[in-house]
Amino acid sequence: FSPPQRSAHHAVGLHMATRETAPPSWYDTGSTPPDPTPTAPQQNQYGQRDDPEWKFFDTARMHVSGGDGGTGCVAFRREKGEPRGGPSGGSGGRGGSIYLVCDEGLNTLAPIRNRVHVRAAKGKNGLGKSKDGKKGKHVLVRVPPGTVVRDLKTNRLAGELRDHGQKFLVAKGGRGGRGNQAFMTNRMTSPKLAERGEPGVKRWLAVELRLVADVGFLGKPNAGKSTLLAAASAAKPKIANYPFTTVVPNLGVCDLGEEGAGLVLCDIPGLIEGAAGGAGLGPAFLRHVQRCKVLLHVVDATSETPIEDFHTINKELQLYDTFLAQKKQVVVLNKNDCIDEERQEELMEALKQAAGHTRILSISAVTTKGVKELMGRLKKFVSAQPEADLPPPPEIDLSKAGLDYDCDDFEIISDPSYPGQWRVSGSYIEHIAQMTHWDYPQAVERFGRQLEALGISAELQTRGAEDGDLVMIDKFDFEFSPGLTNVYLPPELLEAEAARDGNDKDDEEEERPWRPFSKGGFLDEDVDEFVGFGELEDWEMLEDEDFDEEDFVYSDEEIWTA
Ligand SMILES: Nc1nc2c(ncn2[C@@H]2O[C@H](COP(=O)(O)OP(=O)(O)OP(=O)(O)O)[C@@H](O)[C@H]2O)c(=O)[nH]1
Ligand SMILES: [Mg+2]
Repeated sequence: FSPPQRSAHHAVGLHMATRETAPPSWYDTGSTPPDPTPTAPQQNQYGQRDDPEWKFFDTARMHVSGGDGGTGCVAFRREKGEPRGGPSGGSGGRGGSIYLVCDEGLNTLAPIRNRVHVRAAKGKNGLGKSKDGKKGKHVLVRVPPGTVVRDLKTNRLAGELRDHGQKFLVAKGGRGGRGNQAFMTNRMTSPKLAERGEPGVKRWLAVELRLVADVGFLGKPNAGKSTLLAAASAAKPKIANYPFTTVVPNLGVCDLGEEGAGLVLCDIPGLIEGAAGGAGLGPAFLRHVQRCKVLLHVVDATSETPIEDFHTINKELQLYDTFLAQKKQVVVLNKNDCIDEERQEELMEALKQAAGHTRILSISAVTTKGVKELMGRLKKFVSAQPEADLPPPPEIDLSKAGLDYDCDDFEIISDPSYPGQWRVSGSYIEHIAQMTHWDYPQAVERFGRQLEALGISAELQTRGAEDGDLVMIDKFDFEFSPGLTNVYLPPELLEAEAARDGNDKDDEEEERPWRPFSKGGFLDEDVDEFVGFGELEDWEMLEDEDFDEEDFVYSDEEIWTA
């Protein structure tokens, strides 16, 4: 894990997530659990030296849907004297997948927050003459280094993107359904079935960016820390004229011009005398500034005793944690709009004496006077600091992580008040049902065999299901036919099939009349049947070559001419 790069200039308010409970289970899934503190850091008396679970996160939610696969085609070669030659239905193209790609030019998740839904294109349907459908294009979503991805529903860790260019599959496109050509065997020489395309994976993702603040704010309550954060970034912390306004740390990314841009600022509750002993709100939050390279000490110029305040805070810091006390400080005299020149000069001089260095600026957070200059100088100062000597955060064991929890488990539910009705659920069997092309009797039979092979038929029988019971899988309903002795096929299907077969006998040489696919027609390139079927599917981009001005009217024109 390395801190995010600072080259993009996004203004963004961030919020913080804390984990106070035990580490998530993925930490202990490895055979050798990663040691969170490999360099055995010294701890202060509160054991708060560095708690890797207390971190700042920029978070976003995102819905990704991989493209569905195209549907396979049922077609037969037609040559002179051979009305129904071998099967020639091509397979559907696979749907496009969605990948996150690590881009070191980014440092926030703001672009994702602005675009919640990401969808990849479907694969096109297979065509006659053994033509496979076109594949859907993959979609890349850029995220900054340090981005951690979880499945929102299960909160399961999926992965982390660290290095520029890394690509991580988050929603796989569905595979294309096979055309009837693929079902040809020695025994079944003219298969009349095809598969529907596999649905693309659709899921909500929780995306987190682990942020390390560069600059931590310190100061007495009411000194104007939150006001300063608001002045320098797009964060909107609560600001009020009373102490302890801030009760949780606020994080912001500086968005002031070129100089300070990208600087990550952390505003914590104010400290008071006795803080190291637990007084006030501040001490619990001091750990949040552990990883900051620089502390910004905000002194309230309107206080009766500004210099004493300054000493008090530093004393508490020393008592709380010497490590924090050693951190480089920059001091600002805030609220200079409320004091006269003379007092300002006097205080600045006194602060220089007290601090023993000259990194002191006089500003007004309310009028933003001096804020831009402060941020510019802070950024230079921060980049001149060495990397903080802190234990690295725990490694995430990615070998145990994954978004896919494929298994062929199923569950059978029945309600005694509805005898003879069974619901079978399970991702795999639902998947199979979605890919079954119910228009074809042979496909229905195949589904029956799959139920058998998965042990679902047997289980239903054990549970007392009888011939003719209603079985529901996903959105599909069937009659139960145990042992496949009596596969239930709806009469309409058989009729349609018979009609197709009957037709074939008559139309030897002449053109078969066009029948839409849904009415039992076959896709056949010769008679342009695929037009309106395989082309211009929903969500497809319209390609230039498909654009014929004659066929289109602009919606705004229509309004005026109608
Ligand atoms: N006149 C003047 N008022 C300021 C300035 N900066 C902050 N204030 C006021 O001081 C009060 C406290 O500001 P906050 O930003 O909430 O102070 P804080 O340090 O975050 O306080 P806690 O969260 O309680 O620790 C508010 O009423 C601000 O409007 C300034 O530069 N000039
Ligand atoms: Mg505050």
